[in-house]
Amino acid sequence: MATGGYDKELNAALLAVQRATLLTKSVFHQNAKGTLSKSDASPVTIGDFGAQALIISALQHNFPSDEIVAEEEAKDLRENSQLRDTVWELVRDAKLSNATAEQTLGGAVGSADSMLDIIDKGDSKGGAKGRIWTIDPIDGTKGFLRGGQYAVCLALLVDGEVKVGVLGCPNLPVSDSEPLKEGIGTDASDEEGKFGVLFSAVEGQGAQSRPLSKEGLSEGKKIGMKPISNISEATFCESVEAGHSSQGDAAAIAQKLGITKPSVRMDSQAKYGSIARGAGDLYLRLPVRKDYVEKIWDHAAGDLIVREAGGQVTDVNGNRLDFSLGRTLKNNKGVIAAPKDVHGQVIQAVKEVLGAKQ
Ligand SMILES: Nc1ncnc2c1ncn2[C@@H]1O[C@H](COP(=O)(O)O)[C@@H](O)[C@H]1OP(=O)(O)O
Ligand SMILES: [Mg+2]
Ligand SMILES: [Mg+2]
Ligand SMILES: [Mg+2]
Repeated sequence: MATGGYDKELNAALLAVQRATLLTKSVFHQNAKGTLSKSDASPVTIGDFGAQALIISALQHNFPSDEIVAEEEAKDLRENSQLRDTVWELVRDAKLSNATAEQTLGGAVGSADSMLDIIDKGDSKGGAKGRIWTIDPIDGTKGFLRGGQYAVCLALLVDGEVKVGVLGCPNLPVSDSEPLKEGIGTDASDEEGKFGVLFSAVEGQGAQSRPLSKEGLSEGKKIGMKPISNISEATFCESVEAGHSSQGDAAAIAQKLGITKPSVRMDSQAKYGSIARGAGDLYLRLPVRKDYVEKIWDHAAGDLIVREAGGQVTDVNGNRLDFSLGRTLKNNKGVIAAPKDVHGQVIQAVKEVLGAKQ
C-alpha cells in the first residue's frame, strides 16, 4: 500500500468496492435481477441497490461525517416490499471471507429498514466544499445485464478535487498487458483468476491495478498509459450507447488523426481503467444531445485513475472536468482522455471536427 495521505480512505474504498463488486457478480448469476426502468430510460437492478447499500454502510462506519453523492435512491424499494426483501437477502449475505477486511468495513448491515436509510444517505447535493464521496454502484447497468463490461465506482472529492478513486471491473482481464480488443464489451466470462480487476489512484501517488479477490486485498501493481510514438497507431474506445457519444464524430476525429484501427466499444468507466493500464490509448466521448449533463459519479474515479497513470482528461473544449458544481458536470461537454503528450493533438482534431459542424 502506498504511504502518504489518504491511506485509510484508499484501503476502505478498495475493500468496499471489492465487496460490492462481488455482490453484483452474484446477481449476474441469478435469473431474476429485479430490473426496473428509471426516468432516464436506463435500467436499475437489485445489484445496483445492493452495491450502493454496502458501499455507503462501509463509508459511514469509517468516515461518519463525510457527505455522499450516490446514483440510486431507496424509493422503489420502499414501495415494493418484495423487491426490498430480495435486495436485503443479498446485502445480508455479502461478506468478504477475510475477517479483518470485514471488520474494516464495519461488518454487515443491521436490518432491511436500516438498509433503506443507508441507500438514501447518498442524497448529498455535492459541491465545492468539504469531503464528499461519490458512488455509481453499477456503472453500465446495460453492460452488466448483457454480460459485458460494467464498473462499481467510488471516489472521494475534497473541496471539489478528486483525491481517491476506485473502480471494480469484474469482467475485465486481470492482466494489464492484454490489449484492448473488439468484442470485449460482450465478454461474459468471469472465469476465476482470469477476469476481475480493481483499479485505484490517490492524487500524487500514481495508479494501481490488482486482481479482484473474495478475501482481503490482493497486492497492487503500478499501472501507466502506453507511450505512443505515432498517434495514428492508437486504439480508441467509446461508448456502446450511440446516444452517449457520437460515433460519427469519433470516426471523423480518428480519421483526422490517421487512426485506422476500429474503435473498441464498451460500457462504463471500464474505458478509463482500460486506457490507464495501457490496454488502449484514447477514450472519446462526444456529446450527442446538447442538453445532456454528465453525472459526477460517472467520471470522478476514472478521471483520477487516468491522470495518475500519465494521462490528461478534459471535456471536448480542453477544460478539466469540474466536480465542484454539485451532482452534475454542468460546465463540461463530453470527455477526451489521452496520454498527456498527445492530448493536445487529440483536442485539436476534436475542435476541427466539432467546429466544422456549427
Ligand atoms: N438510457 C440510458 N441507457 C444507458 N445508459 C444510460 C442511460 N441514461 C443514462 N445512462 C448512464 O450513462 C452511463 C453509460 O455510460 P457509457 O455510455 O460510457 O457506458 C451510465 O452512467 C448509465 O447509467 P448507469 O450507471 O445506471 O449504467
Ligand atoms: Mg443509471
Ligand atoms: Mg453510471
Ligand atoms: Mg449506475
